[in-house]
Amino acid sequence: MAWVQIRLNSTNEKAETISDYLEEIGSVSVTFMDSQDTPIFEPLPGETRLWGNTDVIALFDAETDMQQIVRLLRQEGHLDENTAYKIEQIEDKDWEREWMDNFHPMQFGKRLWICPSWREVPDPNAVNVMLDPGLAFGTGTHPTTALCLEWLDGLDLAGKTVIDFGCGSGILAIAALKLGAKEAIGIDIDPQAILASRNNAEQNGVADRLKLYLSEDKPANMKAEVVVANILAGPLKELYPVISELVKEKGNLGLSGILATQAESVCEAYQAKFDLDAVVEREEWCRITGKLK
Ligand SMILES: C[S@@+](CC[C@H](N)C(=O)[O-])C[C@H]1O[C@@H](n2cnc3c(N)ncnc32)[C@H](O)[C@@H]1O
Repeated sequence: MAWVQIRLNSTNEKAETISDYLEEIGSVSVTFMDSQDTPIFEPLPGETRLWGNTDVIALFDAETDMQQIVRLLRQEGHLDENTAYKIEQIEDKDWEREWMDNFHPMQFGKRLWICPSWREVPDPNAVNVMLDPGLAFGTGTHPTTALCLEWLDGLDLAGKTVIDFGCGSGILAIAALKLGAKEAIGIDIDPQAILASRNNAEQNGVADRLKLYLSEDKPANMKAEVVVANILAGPLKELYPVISELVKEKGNLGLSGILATQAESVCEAYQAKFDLDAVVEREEWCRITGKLK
């Protein structure tokens, strides 16, 4: 079967609404790509998106009158004269394969690789985390996840407990376990994240060393030598009393999900209790790390 595709440039705030509307008017599949043409796998219901510009790509049956689709998008205010869009005829393809072809093994730091489960690992002697992008955030394609993975790779985790606050797919907790941590604890507000983390941990053979909690069920007085939290700057500041209490004496803290422009305000919130390292930036994002004083 042949298809026709419309690709339009949008913003993180509008992408979801446009996607809903495209499905309403007959699109059989809507996907998002970021500015690097990397598929965005991680949307969570109601979550603020962490990326900047988003391209919305909608697939329609080849018989669809695409000029009518453009008219409807304009009528609804989803397309104006400043919005770039492109319509393309697409030959029959294995869509799933095409999507899978876009997700490649990625290296973080010296030892760590994140590999889609359907690909061969590039280095069997490396620390390989096998991951299938699911509904929960965290494949390593986002700069904030990458910054946290690189930080974990650089730590000596042997025998340590690691808390992954806002675990999403569980990628950071699982990477920590594979990098030598004794145990990891994943916490998230989203039940989907708990499920995804459990599945991914099982796939990586570390489920017996990963405890998972919904935020509301998190035990009191939990502490770890290493705490990593890749959520947004706002919640990181609000959660300062909670997150800082999770870190054991002289323990390490890694924070991301922070725009570079927000680094100063997050540092201000944490510097009373932590000796902070230099902020590391990647694209418009950054990572803040430090040690409990
Ligand atoms: C940006 S994702 C990070 C996922 C993964 N740790 C990574 O680095 O790719 C943020 C995650 O934090 C969770 N989250 C957001 N606010 C939270 C909160 N207040 N408490 C716990 N989890 C939260 C979201 O549900 C989401 O799964």
